[in-house]
Amino acid sequence: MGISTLDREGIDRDGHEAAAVLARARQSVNPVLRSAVASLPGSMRRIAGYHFGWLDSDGAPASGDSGKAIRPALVLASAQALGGPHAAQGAVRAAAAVELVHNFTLLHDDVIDRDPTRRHRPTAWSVFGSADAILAGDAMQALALRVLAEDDHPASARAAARLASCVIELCDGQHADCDFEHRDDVSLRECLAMAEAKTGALLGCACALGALYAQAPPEAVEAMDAFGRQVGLAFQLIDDLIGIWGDPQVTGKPVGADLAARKKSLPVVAALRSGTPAGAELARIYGTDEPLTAAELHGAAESIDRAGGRDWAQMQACDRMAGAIGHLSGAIPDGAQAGELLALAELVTRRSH
Ligand SMILES: CC(C)=CCC/C(C)=C/CC/C(C)=C/COP(=O)(O)OP(=O)(O)O
Repeated sequence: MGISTLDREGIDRDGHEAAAVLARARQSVNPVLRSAVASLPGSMRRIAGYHFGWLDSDGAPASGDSGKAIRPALVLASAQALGGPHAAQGAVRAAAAVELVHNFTLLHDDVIDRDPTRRHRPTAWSVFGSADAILAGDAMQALALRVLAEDDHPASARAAARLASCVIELCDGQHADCDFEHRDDVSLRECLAMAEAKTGALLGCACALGALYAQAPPEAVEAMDAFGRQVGLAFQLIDDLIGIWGDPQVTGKPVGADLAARKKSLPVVAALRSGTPAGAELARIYGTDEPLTAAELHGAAESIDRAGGRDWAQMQACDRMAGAIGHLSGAIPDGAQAGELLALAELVTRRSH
């Protein structure tokens, strides 16, 4: 199924279970997120509240899009699969910590990329300024570690160490992403490694934290990390496709922003490396210095498609998902326990936003 055939929620008719899993995760972590953000000084509380959609730009209560909650859902579903409902209930603070880290990276990423829109509204930096958006992101990262430090679960210290290592990997991935903008020799291998570090690491960490909170053996924790990383790579591949061909009404972001910034996303690098005339045309468009016109952006997207970058990314996402399921069956031999995780993984490849 192509990503364009989904409904507004990004859920196809088989995706109801994933929608319910996400909704439950949101409901579980929201009180922890809200109380963590409420503890911030006013200046940062306002920006974090705006970023989460709880406040409008004047600080009045709002009910905006807070995000899909995929990562906290992965924490809770992993804990549930390996340790049952009690383990999932005990992992709520870990799930909130992962969501705080995710949102810290979004705040910083928007500043770095100068993106004007996220979740259907102006980005925090464009409303409050870059310095305050960076500081609010820093505060959110600290909140994540405090939420874990204040948790009296026996796994919380190991979870905090793992999350801290993950943040370092995210920074390395983001560095590579920025660096690639200035290079024209980026290989597909490098690009996949960048995507695994920038995106896969946090989904892997989410699953590993769920396993830690379920007191699972070390091999199962690592298998869950590997599962989440592969799901994360598929997630990034689909994200790159949505960034080029998605519907801005659904994504809440302007379409073509990555192309306008000449980002070396996965379908772009696949096209540039294809050795086809369309790939050469894309290289010509990317090689110009001037801002790209709407016609050039359209031409770049067509070149990626003709050079095979779109099909390659879709096939890679399917391959990564198959790899993910292999890791999952290593960690959770009883398939009946893995239903929620499989539903979430499936949603990742079928989503439209
Ligand atoms: C250190 C640093 C700045 C790292 C940057 C890492 C980064 C922003 C990677 C991109 C990951 C990604 C596709 C986010 C969208 O998630 P989503 O679609 O789940 O977002 P949602 O919460 O809005 O649903």
